[in-house]
Amino acid sequence: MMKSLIFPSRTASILIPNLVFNPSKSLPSFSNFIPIRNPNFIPQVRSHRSSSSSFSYSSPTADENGHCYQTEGEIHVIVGPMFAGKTTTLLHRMKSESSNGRNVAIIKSSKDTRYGLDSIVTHDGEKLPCWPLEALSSFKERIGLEAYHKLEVIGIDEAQFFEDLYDFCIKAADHDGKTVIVAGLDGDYLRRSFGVLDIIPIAESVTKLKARCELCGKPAFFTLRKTEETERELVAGADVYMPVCRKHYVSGQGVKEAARTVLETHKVQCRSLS
Ligand SMILES: Nc1ncnc2c1ncn2[C@@H]1O[C@H](COP(=O)(O)OP(=O)(O)O)[C@@H](O)[C@H]1O
Ligand SMILES: Cc1cn([C@H]2C[C@H](O)[C@@H](COP(=O)(O)O)O2)c(=O)[nH]c1=O
Repeated sequence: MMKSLIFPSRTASILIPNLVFNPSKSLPSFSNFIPIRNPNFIPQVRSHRSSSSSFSYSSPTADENGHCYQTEGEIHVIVGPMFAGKTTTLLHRMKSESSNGRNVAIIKSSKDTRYGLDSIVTHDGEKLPCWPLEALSSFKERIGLEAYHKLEVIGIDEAQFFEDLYDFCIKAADHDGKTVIVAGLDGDYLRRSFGVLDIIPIAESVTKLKARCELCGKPAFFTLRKTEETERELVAGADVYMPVCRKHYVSGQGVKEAARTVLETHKVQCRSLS
């Protein structure tokens, strides 16, 4: 049974201090959603492994304020190009963790405004409520200390946009005993590291997903930007990006570069004529 999904409230239905629930219309697929009602709730000690994943967790420990937290955290990383199913995988893992009775919350970058701010949404339209944040460092304060201590699993989507990803993950897993599941792009449109790779040395598992090349249907590991914009961060979907295989990445970039050279030459010629 899904126990507790901690997420920001739209209608401010606060059931316990610092633990905000909104069991509202935004969770249509959660027929067995049960909010926490006991203000003294303490996460149970579990010794089993969840059936759908290899995540394990250990006994919680109480700090000097009586807060309970796990001693051993974990970090799991899901990477791949756009349209590879990163958000879908994260969403399914979070649902599964929640169904296994763990307290979960999802964070996404507030830079990604594509489908509204308060949900993570897959390219297929599946969604779950989330905390949209500019920086991960604000999470504890936003969710409240008590709720943070009760949290067992933290999902992070669009992780490439968080500059403090490494600091947050290492603290959450090493010190606070959280299981952190991180989904994001490993590479940008130029196939340069996009920040998520920084946390691989501190992760227990890394899953690289693939999409389908839009040009030939083969496995796609890269994201081609179809437009001429050159800034690294450019929030957009299929209008601007497509997943491609190596061959079509190289030819696609080649076409773009050739077009740019032609345009530049044309501009210079026009300027020298005027
Ligand atoms: N070229 C493609 N290859 C694979 N999936 C695609 C493609 N184009 C659209 N999709 C859809 O995108 C879904 C994955 O969406 P999502 O989980 O949001 O991916 P990501 O978070 O990696 O961008 C797939 O289930 C599929 O229906
Ligand atoms: C390649 C690339 C992507 N982005 C942006 C585009 C989207 O808003 C997100 C990725 O979303 P998804 O969930 O993986 O589909 O990142 C970018 O800003 N810069 C890039 O180079």
